[in-house]
Parts: sequence; structure tokens; C-alpha cells
Amino acid sequence: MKLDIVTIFPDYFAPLDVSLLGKARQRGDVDAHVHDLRGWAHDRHRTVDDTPYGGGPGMVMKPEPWGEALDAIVPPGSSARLVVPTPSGRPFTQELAGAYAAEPWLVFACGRYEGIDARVIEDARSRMPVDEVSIGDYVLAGGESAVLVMVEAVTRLLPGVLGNAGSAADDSFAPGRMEALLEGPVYTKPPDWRGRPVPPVLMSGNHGAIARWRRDEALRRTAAIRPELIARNALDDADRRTLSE
Ligand SMILES: N#Cc1c(N)n[nH]c1-c1ccc2c(Cl)cn(Cc3cccnc3)c2c1
Repeated sequence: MKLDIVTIFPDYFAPLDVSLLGKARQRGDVDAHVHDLRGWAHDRHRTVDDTPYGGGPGMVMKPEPWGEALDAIVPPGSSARLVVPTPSGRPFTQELAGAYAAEPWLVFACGRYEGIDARVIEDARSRMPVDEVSIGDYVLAGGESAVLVMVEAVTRLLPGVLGNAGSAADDSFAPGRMEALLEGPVYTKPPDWRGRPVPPVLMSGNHGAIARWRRDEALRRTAAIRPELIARNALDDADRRTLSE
């Protein structure tokens, strides 16, 4: 996968060089590049913002630097999808992360201030698919944190990145039977810690009993914390018995 990120804070993306994503980059599984938008701002002060037409608080990101940046990064006719974080975007979900993981090339536009001049998105839509996406119902100061979240959620789904292909498939919101159950508790050594034992079933070696216990814990946790997700799952009689306890 090819990733391009445009931002006025390139240092925000130093985390892309660590952990699993860093290894994926070193292996060449992910070809990621971070671009400083100010490289396409040509005045002495590298200005990227100006006052909003119609008045109002704050500043708006000028269209010219963005237009030149996207022209330079995405040549006409190439196959990039532009993803623009915005508080008013469609929700970023595990399903969307899965769709993005199948894309050959994602370009992320990180805005700041009160947002990017709307004509930038309009112009980009004339030559590439554009998604305006929000990572949640809270307010950030810009798009960088959202892009870090989306890049992590997407690249961990790429083959070989996790190093354990099965774990992405077992995610709380991965497609499949447990597609919307919250993760249950996990344990590791020691078997007893501060007088707190690991649930014996997990050391029984009975894989059927372990799977049932894990699903029951996921059902109980989901019913307690996100009851609205229960209906999104295909429940069997054993599940319904657990939830009725
Ligand atoms: N994704 C997402 C997301 C989220 N979930 N919260 N905030 C954002 C987000 C994304 C992009 C920008 C850009 Cl560009 C500027 N701001 C600051 C701002 C704050 C309030 C109103 N207008 C602009 C952004 C906030």
C-alpha cells in the first residue's frame, strides 16, 4: 500500500517509523511519505491560511497550496483515494478501515484552523475519489491525530503487518460471527498475581470450553457497555442463555 500524508506538522507522524508499521515500511509492505504543505506556499512567510469569507472566528486553509500539493502528489490519471478528516465527516468504522486496506493508494489531507477551503475538495473530486471522514463525536484541533488513528487501523489489516494474521480477524469489529462484540478480558503469566488467579478454564486445555467462555465474556461485556451492538450479532441458543443469566 502507498500512503501519502499532507500536513503543516510533519513531525506529528514520527510514530509511523515505530512498532509494526515501522517494520512494514522497512519491509516495503507500506510505502508511506509525509509532505509539508508549506512546501507549496511560495510567499516569504509560507502562508497557508487566511481569514474566512463571510466573517467568523479563526482562519481557513488557503486553496492554492493544497491544490499545488495534490497536483504534485497525485498526477492526473493515477489511482489515489483522498481521505480528508473533518468533524463533519462520515464515521470512520472498522468496515471503512477494511475497505481502505484494499486500496492501493491513500492520500490523507490533514487540515488545521477552521478547516480547508471547500473548493480544494471540490477540485479533488473532479479527478479522484474523495472521502470526508470523522473518527468520532469529539472535537480535535486538526486532522493529524485522526490520520494517525486511521493509518493504524488500516495498516494493521494488511497481510503480514500484525505478524499474526489471525488476530486482526478476531478483532471486536472484524467481519464475521463476532463482528460487533467487545473484546473480553485477556490474561498471561503468572497464574496467580496478588492473590488473583487466572480463570481456570483458560488453563484447562479444553479449546471448546475456552472458546465458549471467551464468547460469553464478550457477550456479557457488550451487553453491559454497548447493548446496542448485541443486535448486530448472529446469536445462537447458548448466547441467548448467557445473556439471560
Ligand atoms: N476526523 C476528525 C475530527 C474529529 N473527530 N474531531 N475534530 C476533527 C477534525 C478534523 C479535521 C480538522 C481541521 Cl481541517 C480543522 N479542525 C479543527 C476544527 C474543530 C472544530 C470545528 N472545525 C474545525 C479539525 C478537526
